[in-house]
Amino acid sequence: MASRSPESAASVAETDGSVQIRHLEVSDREKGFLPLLSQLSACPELTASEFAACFADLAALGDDHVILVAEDSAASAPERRILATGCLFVERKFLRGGGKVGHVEDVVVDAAARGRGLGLRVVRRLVEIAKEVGCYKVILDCTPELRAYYAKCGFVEKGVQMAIYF
Ligand SMILES: CC(=O)SCCNC(=O)CCNC(=O)[C@H](O)C(C)(C)COP(=O)(O)OP(=O)(O)OC[C@H]1O[C@@H](n2cnc3c(N)ncnc32)[C@H](O)[C@@H]1OP(=O)(O)O
Repeated sequence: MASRSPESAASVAETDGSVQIRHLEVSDREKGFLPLLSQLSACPELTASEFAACFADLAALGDDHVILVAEDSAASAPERRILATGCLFVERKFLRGGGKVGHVEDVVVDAAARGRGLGLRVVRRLVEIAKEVGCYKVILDCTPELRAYYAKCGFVEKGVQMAIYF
């Protein structure tokens, strides 16, 4: 399973108050990571081995695929839960001399922990990482209701989102 070097641009964890923002770990399956994601979209449970296989596939992408989580680090170890998450996918291009574009995806804060600034912290950290790894821009898709939230995170509206779902 791939691991990140301490020098990795995307390796820095930060703790502010009772919540630590850090990289997803394979043990986060036991801390409610999948039920948290299911507050965003369909996310059926995975067995521990299915989760580990998926984790390994994504970890192999290194700094090109970063999943951050916010953990309630003030709780005693067995009680710790994942309160928020967000993902940065780095797309590599021929354009702009081999440029990189960051895509922010799968941002969700547990319903009971919303309104405490966690969403802002996770997205701002993802944006910092995008800059650190050399992206020339970072983009995301969201519903019109989330315009104000992402504006608070520093994003400006640009273009039109289009999709084909399978
Ligand atoms: C690219 C994607 O993944 S899009 C999918 C986004 N995720 C979802 O829609 C899942 C359901 N929603 C959530 O998980 C959360 O409500 C989130 C992620 C949208 C916001 O997380 P929170 O932790 O509650 O937001 P946070 O407390 O950091 O708010 C930051 C600022 O944005 C504002 N804000 C938060 N949510 C909203 C909203 N829905 N509409 C308008 N403003 C908002 C807050 O008022 C706050 O402003 P302030 O600093 O002036 O007080």
